[in-house]
Amino acid sequence: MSAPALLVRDLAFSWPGGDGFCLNLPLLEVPGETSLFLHGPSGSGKSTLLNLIGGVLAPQAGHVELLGQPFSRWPAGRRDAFRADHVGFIFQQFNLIPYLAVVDNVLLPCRFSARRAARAGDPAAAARALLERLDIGPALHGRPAHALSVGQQQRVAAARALIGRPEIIIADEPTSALDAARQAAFVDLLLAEAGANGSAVVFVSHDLSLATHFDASLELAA
Ligand SMILES: Nc1ncnc2c1ncn2[C@@H]1O[C@H](COP(=O)(O)OP(=O)(O)OP(=O)(O)O)[C@@H](O)[C@H]1O
Repeated sequence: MSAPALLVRDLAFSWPGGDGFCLNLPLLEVPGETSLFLHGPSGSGKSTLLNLIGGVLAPQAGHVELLGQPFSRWPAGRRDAFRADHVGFIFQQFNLIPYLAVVDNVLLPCRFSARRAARAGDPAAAARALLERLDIGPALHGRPAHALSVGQQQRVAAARALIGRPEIIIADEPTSALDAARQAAFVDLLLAEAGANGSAVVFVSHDLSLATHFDASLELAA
């Protein structure tokens, strides 16, 4: 059996000089090609956990394995390289480069990772095909990202996370600016594309109505 996409064991993290908050997670396993919905009240540690999973933060105890690798035990530079190759991020504010064309925003991960570029085949063609499947037509591909609507920018951010078929997609509340019908439609599109790529998905949202779209869910307590 192949290693899970994500395995968290006996994790403990508190912010240095923080307000006493401590995140404790004895076990979390996300098998490859499955989706996890992560929710919990404001301040329960969702963003902190995503930063630990993505290797932006390192735990004080326990560990995070990605694809069977002892990711959280590696030095930051090695984590950065592994993340670029194997993890696609969708941020809450999307973090698109505003004056860069839509298609060039989608291509960014292929510039930071030779593996992602190789897996994309012809990266420019892959970016355009992905955008079209996410309902961003060719007329928008050359526009600067800032000239798109919030919903369109969100789908561009999803295309950027998906290009080069990373094994893990991490999404931090990317739907909060949308109405309920659009949120659900976005989640379905994202999960369909991730499923076709064989990617696991970890998705954070306050909106519990989205939980039914995912294979499993986890609530972080306040
Ligand atoms: N950079 C930081 N420095 C110190 N403490 C922090 C930092 N970021 C978050 N915290 C603290 O960690 C705890 C968890 O915050 P976190 O942002 O992970 O929660 P969250 O569940 O994502 O919240 P929200 O739903 O409001 O985004 C809070 O008590 C917060 O004050």
